[in-house]
Amino acid sequence: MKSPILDYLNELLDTCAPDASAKNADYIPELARVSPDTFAIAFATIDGKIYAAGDDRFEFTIQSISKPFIYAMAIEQRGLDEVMERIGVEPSGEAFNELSLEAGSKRPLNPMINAGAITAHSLICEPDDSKETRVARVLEGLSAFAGHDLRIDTEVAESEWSAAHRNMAIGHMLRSYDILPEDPDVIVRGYVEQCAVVVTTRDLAIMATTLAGGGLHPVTGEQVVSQRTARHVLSVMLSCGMYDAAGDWLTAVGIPAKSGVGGGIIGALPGQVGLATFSPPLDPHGTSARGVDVFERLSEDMAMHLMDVPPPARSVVRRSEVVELLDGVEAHVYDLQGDIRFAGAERVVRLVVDEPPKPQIVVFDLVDVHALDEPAIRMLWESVRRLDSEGHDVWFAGFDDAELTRGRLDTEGYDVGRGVHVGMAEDLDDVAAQIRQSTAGGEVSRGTHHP
Ligand SMILES: NC(=O)CC[C@H](N)C(=O)O
Repeated sequence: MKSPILDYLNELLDTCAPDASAKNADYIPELARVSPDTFAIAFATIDGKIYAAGDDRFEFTIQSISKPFIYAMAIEQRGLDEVMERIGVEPSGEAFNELSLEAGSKRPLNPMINAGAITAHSLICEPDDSKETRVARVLEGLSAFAGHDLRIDTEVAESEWSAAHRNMAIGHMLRSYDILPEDPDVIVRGYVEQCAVVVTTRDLAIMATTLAGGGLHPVTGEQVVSQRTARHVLSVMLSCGMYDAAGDWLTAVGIPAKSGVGGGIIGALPGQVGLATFSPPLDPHGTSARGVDVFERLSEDMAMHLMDVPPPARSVVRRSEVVELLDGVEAHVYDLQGDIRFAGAERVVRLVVDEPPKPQIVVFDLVDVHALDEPAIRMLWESVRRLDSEGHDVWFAGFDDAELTRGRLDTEGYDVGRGVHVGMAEDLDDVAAQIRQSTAGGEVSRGTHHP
């Protein structure tokens, strides 16, 4: 059966018409030669499924879409503090190739404009590394995001280099303020090669998904950059990725994104999907005109705008009541459900505080909880600690089944609970069975788990 999602993508290709006023970039002569009718859409889910339509295997140069990835590499290598000394995170409201620096600090305003991107490029290698070493490093890094070996289109690189006056001016400006300690010619040359890395729309979708998934590659399973780094990069893409159209993009589309003058655009929706489009004719901001159209429609049709308020979820607390676990043995059961984050955990904490349980035994039934993030676990443990100190016997039913903070935290690794006795059971029946057994064996009915 053909997926309805593919039909939808094909429909987008049909309905997003070319914009007659948009033209291929021509300041890099080779880019003017790419067929303006080439058009593709692709997206990949964080579990690695790719949907693509149109010319999705057509190869083109990545251009500025390389910037967030190289910036991520710089942060991983140097640490955020060192990178922040050289590159700011403020939207510039200016064109991508503006010769500008932040007043006072004299840093480039952000890593998405050329001044910041050239600086980020310098940070992924040592100051005296050769151009060859830099290019190898760029290819290694971008290939890890793509999940296979990428290459450089040397004709496009030569073509840009032959007319790279503006970027050279930016390089020398950076050198004069010691933002670049290196020879600016070598750095700008390396940056030009970085922009000429060849990708397809499918590659870009996968690369975007790696950022959307917190740095975890959806296909290779490699943690390419840390979750923290991915979050930082996505934030900068959201505020600065679209240069002087960042505000329009943020309000109309609301997806962290980056465009390139080759005609590509990526969007990364945290925790959901990575998206990519390709169509070479550009709008006045240097962004693919048809690509913007596609993203606006996608965001609207699929409610992908980050500021869309999700529909109200069912209450986290399914029931809170006293049940008879065994003959004559009562327990207060908090039956919880769904994905619990801060606001959901607050409901649980509030309930425990406002209506303190009366029976000695208290059970948090987590069988229907799919995920608890770290703050939610911390808040839950804190309630448990207080109940414990007030003399309650606290049990967790189904704790191990809940996918804790997306599987990255386990009870053993969690130390807020240390010193607190919590009974661990599979479900409510198991709590009852364990209590029956320990009473029969003459032991205390108190839980035995000691995290
Ligand atoms: N916005 C872009 O894609 C610009 C990249 C291009 N290589 C340049 O530096 O001019």
